[in-house]
Amino acid sequence: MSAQVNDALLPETQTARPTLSRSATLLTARDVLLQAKKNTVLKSHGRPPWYGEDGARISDAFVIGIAGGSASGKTHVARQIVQSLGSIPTVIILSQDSFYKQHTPEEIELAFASRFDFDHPDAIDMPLFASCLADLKACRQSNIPIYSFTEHQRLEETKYLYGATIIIAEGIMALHDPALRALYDLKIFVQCDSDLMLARRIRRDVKERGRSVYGILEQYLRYVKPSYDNFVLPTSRYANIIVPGSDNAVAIDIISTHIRRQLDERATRFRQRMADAGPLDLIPKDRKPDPDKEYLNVTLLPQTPQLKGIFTVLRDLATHRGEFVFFADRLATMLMEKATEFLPYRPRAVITPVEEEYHGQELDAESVCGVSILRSGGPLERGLRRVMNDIAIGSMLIQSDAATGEPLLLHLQLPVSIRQRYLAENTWVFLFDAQIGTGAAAFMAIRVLLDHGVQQDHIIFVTFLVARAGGIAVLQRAFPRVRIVCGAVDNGLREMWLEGVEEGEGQSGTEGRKVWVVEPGMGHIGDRYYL
Ligand SMILES: Nc1ncnc2c1ncn2[C@@H]1O[C@H](COP(=O)(O)OP(=O)(O)O)[C@@H](O)[C@H]1O
Ligand SMILES: O=c1ccn([C@@H]2O[C@H](COP(=O)(O)O)[C@@H](O)[C@H]2O)c(=O)[nH]1
Repeated sequence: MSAQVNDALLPETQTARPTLSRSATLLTARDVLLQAKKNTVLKSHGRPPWYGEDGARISDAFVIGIAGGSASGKTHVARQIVQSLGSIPTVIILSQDSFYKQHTPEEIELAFASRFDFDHPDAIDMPLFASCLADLKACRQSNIPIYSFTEHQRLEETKYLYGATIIIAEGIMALHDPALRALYDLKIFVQCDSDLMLARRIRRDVKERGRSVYGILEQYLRYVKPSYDNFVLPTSRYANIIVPGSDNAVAIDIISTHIRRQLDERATRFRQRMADAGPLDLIPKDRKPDPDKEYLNVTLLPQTPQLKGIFTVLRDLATHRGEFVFFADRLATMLMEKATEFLPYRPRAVITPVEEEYHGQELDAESVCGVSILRSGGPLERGLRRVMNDIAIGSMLIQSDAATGEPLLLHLQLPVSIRQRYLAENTWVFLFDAQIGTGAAAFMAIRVLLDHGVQQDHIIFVTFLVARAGGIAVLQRAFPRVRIVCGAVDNGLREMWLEGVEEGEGQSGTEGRKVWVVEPGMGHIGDRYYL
């Protein structure tokens, strides 16, 4: 069987190959600042839950609008805020530059002769800017345009953005449009002397945008200065805070304190509440799901002696790695065979080699892909590859915060058929994790897919093991149409403290952390499979 859309994983801008990082990149605030390019999701310690136990979003991203004249220091202020936030959650600095309209060859010719007005509000595609910002604020993905200052043109590629807790939208007209202003939680205007702005612009545009001093002055006198006086400066009246264009450390400090306070108010204790949810009669003790119960959307593999034999090997502490991998792969294939039964099929007639008509079935899905929750979801990928060839598989790195045990989204690498909303709406996704304990990672992964527009009943969660006592009940209540296919249901879930490992020769240390283990369970499946 093969997926109907041969859908490759593409990178953030959809032209070059991605590198699939399997480990979290933990950045310091200084690294983040150095990498604080515009239109990139800047991560440090990851994104905590942005939803409640009912699965609904509890908070939008916090959006800041920064306006000011060209070269007043808007980008600089945005980067200083990012740095000042310290151990920041995920941030995007979204630049209005990306939303310059598509230009005709005649307009580009005028632009090269410094005779095109880029400083009029009409030069910017405000509705597109507002709709991309609204998507990001509402925790949905956005594929924003890419603009080339050297070519004065919007490029063919788009840039995929998703998952920021803070969005900083900056641009000369960032406070001009009422639809944009309505999206901001905080409005900033950077006020700077015109002579300083002109000096900075000459220095920057010669160095970074390939311009001549003569051309810069022509454009400045004809368009930039009049537009500043007529359109940009008047928008300062909408600002909550006016920040000076130089020597602005105190203002930045006040702004970041305000943002930090806003984010603290939104903090949750999500995983603990999932762990404490207690068992629900979701899967009856005799492990025979009652088909009459509407909330029950868990499919358990038939508990045959053969399956129990596989689980006995996998649960056995004495099983060595080679054997563990062999049986985990076998179980993954069995689970995937079961999971593919939930895809839609339609009738298909074929002619057999003896020239008889055979009325069979074929897959009736526009697109199918897999997504693993790293690292433990990895072993299930092999099962998927065995039953569907040529299928795109993405990944999500979700790890718990060492101190709080909260799930944190650290990295995303999704197939194209999910990155684009219009495709995601018709895509079926197999989501993989080795086990569902507290259910917090599964919850976050499902929320990410729903944010992208994947339909709940197009998500099939495949897992070796589910803990009856964990968050499965909360998960099913929040997302009743997500199907869960599993090999076994264990009764216990125990909270424990995992001691850290001290740094040794040639080996980096790890911090101690709070974890929840499924009992009797199979141990840490990712470690047993990969180490
Ligand atoms: N507070 C500041 N102190 C010193 N240099 C600054 C400051 N703000 C901006 N600059 C410099 O001015 C130039 C333009 O700043 P930038 O932030 O790119 O402006 P904008 O985004 O408003 O066009 C850059 O070279 C930047 O380094
Ligand atoms: O193709 C283009 C597009 C824009 N400009 C000038 O850029 C500034 C806005 O960018 P800042 O980073 O805020 O300075 C605007 O004043 C336009 O004149 C351009 O020269 N060419």
